[in-house]
Amino acid sequence: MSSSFDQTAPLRIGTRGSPLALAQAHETRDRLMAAHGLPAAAFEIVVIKTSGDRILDRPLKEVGGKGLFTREIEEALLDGGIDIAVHSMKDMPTIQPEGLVLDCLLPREDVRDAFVSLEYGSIADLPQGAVVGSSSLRRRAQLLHRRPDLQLVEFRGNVQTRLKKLRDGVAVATFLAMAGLRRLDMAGIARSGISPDEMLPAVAQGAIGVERRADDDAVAGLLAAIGDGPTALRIEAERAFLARLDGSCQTPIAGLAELAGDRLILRGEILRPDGSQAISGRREGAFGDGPAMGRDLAEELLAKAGPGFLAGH
Ligand SMILES: NCc1[nH]cc(CCC(=O)O)c1CC(=O)O
Repeated sequence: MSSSFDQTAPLRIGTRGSPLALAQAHETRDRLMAAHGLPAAAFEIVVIKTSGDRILDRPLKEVGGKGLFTREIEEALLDGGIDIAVHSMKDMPTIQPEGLVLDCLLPREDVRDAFVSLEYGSIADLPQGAVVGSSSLRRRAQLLHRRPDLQLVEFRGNVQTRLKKLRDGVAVATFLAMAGLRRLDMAGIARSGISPDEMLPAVAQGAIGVERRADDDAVAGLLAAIGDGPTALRIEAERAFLARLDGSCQTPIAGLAELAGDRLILRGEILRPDGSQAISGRREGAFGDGPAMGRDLAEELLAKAGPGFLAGH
């Protein structure tokens, strides 16, 4: 057994410093405290600035891949500067660096996207040609697929910044993950939750993952008590789907796995960024079939799409 956690020093929880990241780190700490009867003093929350946090002026898709928000945190984990790292699974690459494991999933929050607007109640209420703010390739493509008349503008920043942009009239509506709003105790700003039938969420939306060193058996034992089995099955299927699509920031991809009785149901969708085409599919299987279902569904969509679709040609 190899561990830097010896129960005499606090367990160091690495996280980004955004309000949502901090809420997720606190949720992880609270669950560990409850599961093991530990006091808050047994934990230390260590805020780590990532390259993604430094880049605020450009759309993320111009800057580069998903690792932007995780690289520095994973380096700290490998270096032993922290003992666990808490992440939004939606932002995580499908492959972890050698020596790290990301298999502890907390019980999933609401998976839906939230429709946020000061004037309108839902997408259907938006007038012809309305301006909507979103920097998410997936949300932009899904919206344009359904409503080609709408205009999209880039929208980044935290919830307060986005609300100010709505008040300033930069756009009349925007989208946020319902999970993030709930974790920030701000679900009240959502005018409606958008059904996954209408807007299939991002792979792993609403899921928090806790990463650790592969050889840290003491930490693995601690985390085993807070991992949620059903969430892990769902995320495994969704991320297998994403991995097979080689999901890059350039490709709008949506995927959602749900459990119904003893069945695992996976839905997936890929779109052209301008919304001119959407290809979707569904797989159903036993709980253990998630990874195979994810790969199969991705292959089906790729075959339907034909060469060039994912490259945007
Ligand atoms: N890409 C940013 C990001 N990563 C995770 C969340 C929200 C929480 C979640 O989806 O789990 C968000 C913001 C958003 O999409 O509104």
